[in-house]
Amino acid sequence: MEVASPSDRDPQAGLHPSAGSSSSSNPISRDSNMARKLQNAACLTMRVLQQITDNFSEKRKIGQGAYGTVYKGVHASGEEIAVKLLHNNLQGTDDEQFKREFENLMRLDHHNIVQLVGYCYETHHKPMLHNEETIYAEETNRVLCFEYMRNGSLQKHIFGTRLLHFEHTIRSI
Ligand SMILES: Nc1ncnc2c1ncn2[C@@H]1O[C@H](COP(=O)(O)OP(=O)(O)OP(=O)(O)O)[C@@H](O)[C@H]1O
Repeated sequence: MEVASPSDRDPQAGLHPSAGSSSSSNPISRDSNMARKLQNAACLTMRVLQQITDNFSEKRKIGQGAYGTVYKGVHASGEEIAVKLLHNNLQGTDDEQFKREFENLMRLDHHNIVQLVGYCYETHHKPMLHNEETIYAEETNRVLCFEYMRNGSLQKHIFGTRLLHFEHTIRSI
């Protein structure tokens, strides 16, 4: 599967979402906007993601979605990001899901929509015994990294402890 080429930025130094620019209805400028965002999205290694999430520890877990588990990552610089580790189910389906979510996030450009700041797509081969022979099982890690939202999800505010009036909810969106 092809994803963005790695940025040569030092991932340890932290991430910054690309400067906001409004989407245009012009398909050429939309394409160049997406190309710029693809270049700005940092390619992070699993090693770095493990370091900044305390090895995806339970205490860093901030949420659970249909496609993955979200952890709080803290860079050496103190910058915080949300790290969504996608579930591993079926190779083809997982790749499709990753690609669709990645591309949709790259296309979206709105101040109320959380920005994708980085990603990881890494495949390893793990040696294991099968019928007394060593085989190398393939394991792929797919991760999407977002700006960290300190106040949690909108869902939490709507259905959580605070019950908002309908009008207020619509205004929040
Ligand atoms: N950028 C973020 N900053 C802070 N918390 C987040 C962030 N993204 C997700 N979370 C937390 O993780 C939870 C799960 O998010 P996730 O995106 O995986 O699931 P979802 O919103 O249910 O969408 P889906 O499962 O359809 O992808 C959210 O409800 C929220 O509490």
